[in-house]
Amino acid sequence: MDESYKTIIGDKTSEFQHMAGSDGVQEPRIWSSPEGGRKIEIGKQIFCNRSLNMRNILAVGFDMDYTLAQYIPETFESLAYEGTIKKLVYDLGYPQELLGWSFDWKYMVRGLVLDKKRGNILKMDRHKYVKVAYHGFQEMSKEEKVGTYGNTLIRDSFDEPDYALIDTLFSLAEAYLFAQLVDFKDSNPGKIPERADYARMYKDVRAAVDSCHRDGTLKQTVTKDPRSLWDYTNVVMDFLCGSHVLDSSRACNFDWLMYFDIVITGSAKPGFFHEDNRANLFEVEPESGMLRNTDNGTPMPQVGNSSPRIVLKKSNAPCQIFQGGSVGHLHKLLSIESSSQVLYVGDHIYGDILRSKKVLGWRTMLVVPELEREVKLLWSLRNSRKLLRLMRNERDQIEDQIHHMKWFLKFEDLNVDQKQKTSDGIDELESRRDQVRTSHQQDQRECHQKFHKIWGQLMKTGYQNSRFAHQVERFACLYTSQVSNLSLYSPYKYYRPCEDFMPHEFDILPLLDLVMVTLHFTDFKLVK
Ligand SMILES: Nc1nc2c(ncn2[C@@H]2O[C@H](COP(=O)(O)O)[C@@H](O)[C@H]2O)c(=O)[nH]1
Ligand SMILES: [Mg+2]
Repeated sequence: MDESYKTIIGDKTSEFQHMAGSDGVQEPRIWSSPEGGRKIEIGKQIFCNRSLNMRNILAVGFDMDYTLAQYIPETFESLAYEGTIKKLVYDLGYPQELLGWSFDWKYMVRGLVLDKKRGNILKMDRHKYVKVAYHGFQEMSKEEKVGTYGNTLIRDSFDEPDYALIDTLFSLAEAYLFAQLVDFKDSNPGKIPERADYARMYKDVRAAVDSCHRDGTLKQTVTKDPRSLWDYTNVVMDFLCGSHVLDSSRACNFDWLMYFDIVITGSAKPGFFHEDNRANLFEVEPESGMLRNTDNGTPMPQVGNSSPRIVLKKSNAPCQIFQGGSVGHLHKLLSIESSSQVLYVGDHIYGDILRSKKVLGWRTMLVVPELEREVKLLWSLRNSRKLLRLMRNERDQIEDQIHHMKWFLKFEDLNVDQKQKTSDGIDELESRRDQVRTSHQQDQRECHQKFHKIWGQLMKTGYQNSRFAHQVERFACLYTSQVSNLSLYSPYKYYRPCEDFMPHEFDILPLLDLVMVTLHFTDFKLVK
């Protein structure tokens, strides 16, 4: 097998769960180990939006791609990018020069929105106000931005079909390619296939990406010639759980199955979450990948073989492997009575989290790999953030003073000297306000650029939560940077959210005091 395949999936699980012991030997670092149960570094913490008591959870489900298996975007998404370009050129008549293009995998981020018709890429806040906008790779001026998206009377929903949401890491390549095509079309109008407006170009890119996922362009590069979805899952999970070899021709021992009660491949989420969607559920025969019919999960005897091969779940029952089906089958197989007994861990805010939460009421945990860097950076920039807040307050105060003095000048009966003095005072304040405003804007921009040179902080847009953060807050009960962070907490942990704050509460109960109190309480030592 080609060695380069090994770099497609990051081995984050083992990187996280192991740390060198005093004798240099790698010890597992999990909650129950002697090194576990201690202070968890900020990038690995699990954050809670909604109370969740793990004692009430009967089943924990894990999505695989980008949840258990962290593909490395610079390699994996580059494959999607290159495969898509080939399809655009060879199947859809786009010019050959696209073949020379390259992909900057760091340019696009999750949470962006593509305006398909106008060829724009947008970042918006939780109120859906567009705060950062690019046409292709060209930053839009404030006037253009406000002119296009600023009409508060016609509130756009910024959803399909006119907009596309970049809400999974799988979409980074298509967003980048769309921006490249927009720039290309603008400077080479005759070179793009006839009648291909921006929206048509997006449609072509989407269809080509989709086809890369369907026809094996991507999966065949991760593991040579996977024979089925099960085969692919098996190779990836075998790699993650110990073998570290991505090879479908290798004889697997299926050891990884011992960690699971049920495995479902080809579930076709989010359709899977609709209980009424009674898609057929097939049992998968692990060695051959052969599918057998089931009656709602109960194996149907094969012709010429009266004894069913698998048994319904009971304690110590072996893992059952299925393909297809829907949530109704799963609940039945796991004897789930209430959907709040299921915690589902996934990376896709829409396909994994929003649908399972809204449609079913499952408890949810979102994996956001970008979060680790974001919170560490946030911590290192905490003093700059405080300064920014002070500058903003100063700007507010100066503006209030200016309003006050202008009012005074207009409505008070002043003599010439008083008028002159007040006018001079206003001029002085206005010049101070301009200084503070300029440096505030500049410092704020610099602070955001430390997170990402174009799009800033993932979870913020200016002072507001980003649209992505807003969705995380609404639909993910828990969120964290990696699934393996669960091993750093007790399996019976009662996750509790922090207190909500409304603007009127901030000055009464300043956050700074809260930090002091928190530190005070966490500083005590456990005495054995
Ligand atoms: N047909 C398409 N498949 C896609 C696309 N983007 C991702 N994918 C595939 O979905 C699953 C995601 O799996 P999960 O385990 O995270 O639920 C994976 O097989 C991808 O290849 C797409 O645009 N079209
Ligand atoms: Mg996924």
